[in-house]
Amino acid sequence: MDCPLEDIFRGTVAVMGNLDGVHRGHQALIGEARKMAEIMSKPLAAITFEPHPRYAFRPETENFLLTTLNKKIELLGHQGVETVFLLPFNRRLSMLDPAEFVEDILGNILGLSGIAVGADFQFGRKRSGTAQMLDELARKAGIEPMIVKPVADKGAVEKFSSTDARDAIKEGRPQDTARILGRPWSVTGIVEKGKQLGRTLDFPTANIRLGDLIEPAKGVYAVKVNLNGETHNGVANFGSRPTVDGEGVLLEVYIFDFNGNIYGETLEVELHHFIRPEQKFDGLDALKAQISEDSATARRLLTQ
Ligand SMILES: Cc1cc2nc3c(=O)[nH]c(=O)nc-3n(C[C@H](O)[C@H](O)[C@H](O)COP(=O)(O)O)c2cc1C
Ligand SMILES: Nc1ncnc2c1ncn2[C@@H]1O[C@H](COP(=O)(O)OP(=O)(O)O)[C@@H](O)[C@H]1O
Repeated sequence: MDCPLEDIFRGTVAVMGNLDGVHRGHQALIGEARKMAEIMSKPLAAITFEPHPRYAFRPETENFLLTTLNKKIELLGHQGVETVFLLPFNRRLSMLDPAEFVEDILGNILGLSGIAVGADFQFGRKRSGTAQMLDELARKAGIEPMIVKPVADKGAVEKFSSTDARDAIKEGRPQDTARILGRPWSVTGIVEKGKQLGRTLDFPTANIRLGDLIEPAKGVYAVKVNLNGETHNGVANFGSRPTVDGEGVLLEVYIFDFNGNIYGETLEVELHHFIRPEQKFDGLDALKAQISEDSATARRLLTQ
């Protein structure tokens, strides 16, 4: 579509929220916004906040993010979002009152044509702005509002929620997380060098760090690995490797039927099934025997 540069940024229909995880509830919301954008013949945008407001208010809080910013932007792109407006969530933004936020930011600066939010969206100083207020304020500012009710799984009462997806990750229930997200939860990272012990166990493991992401339950998972556009099956341990006195926590992946030097490469690891909790073994032989068994279990689970 050929249009003046300004029109790419002004006049969009935007979905607004933290959108962490871009889960099935968010996807439904974006779907509604997409329909509105189509009807109005406007580009679809997303407005999100960085850092996540929860980090801004309580910087000491433990990591809880389901998606990094990069992953969120990639997933929004898959949903048809053409432009992402990233609002710096700083003191100034958090102190705006709801009317200022809608008039100045959504109206004057972004020049939105439409705005879609979930019914539980709160905004502005002390979260005093509700979806209902947004509806009224947006109309006044000449922006078409849409408040979308939360959606639930077929037959379920509970709506899709980031909190439930996080609890499932922390408790080692990756399939429950995947049901909420509509895809397996994954971690993307650059392969780092470790103690180079893995190869001596005959199980070389590519190591990646979680960064700001939420920590899954410590233990062993059947995983799928995306590397340079190819998908491989594998088995991974997330934890502190007590058997070898590991330092800090790492996600370590043994990729099946693969041999290659991938230090420095980007790896995406999808958690599919939880196999067992991490343990401290009496020596490397016992650990090696267990990894061998874990690999067989993972192969079976991934080909079912
Ligand atoms: C499938 C799998 C399961 C593992 N389970 C455990 C475990 O239960 N306890 C543990 O201390 N380390 C476990 N490890 C981690 C190993 O200790 C680690 O891969 C090995 O020390 C190699 O470390 P390196 O990558 O620093 O060379 C596991 C690794 C894999 C691949
Ligand atoms: N099948 C495989 N799965 C994972 N990594 C592999 C595999 N084959 C070779 N490698 C390479 O071996 C490295 C891991 O070997 P390892 O001895 O565990 O060393 P490190 O402690 O540095 O992770 C990986 O980063 C990768 O470059």
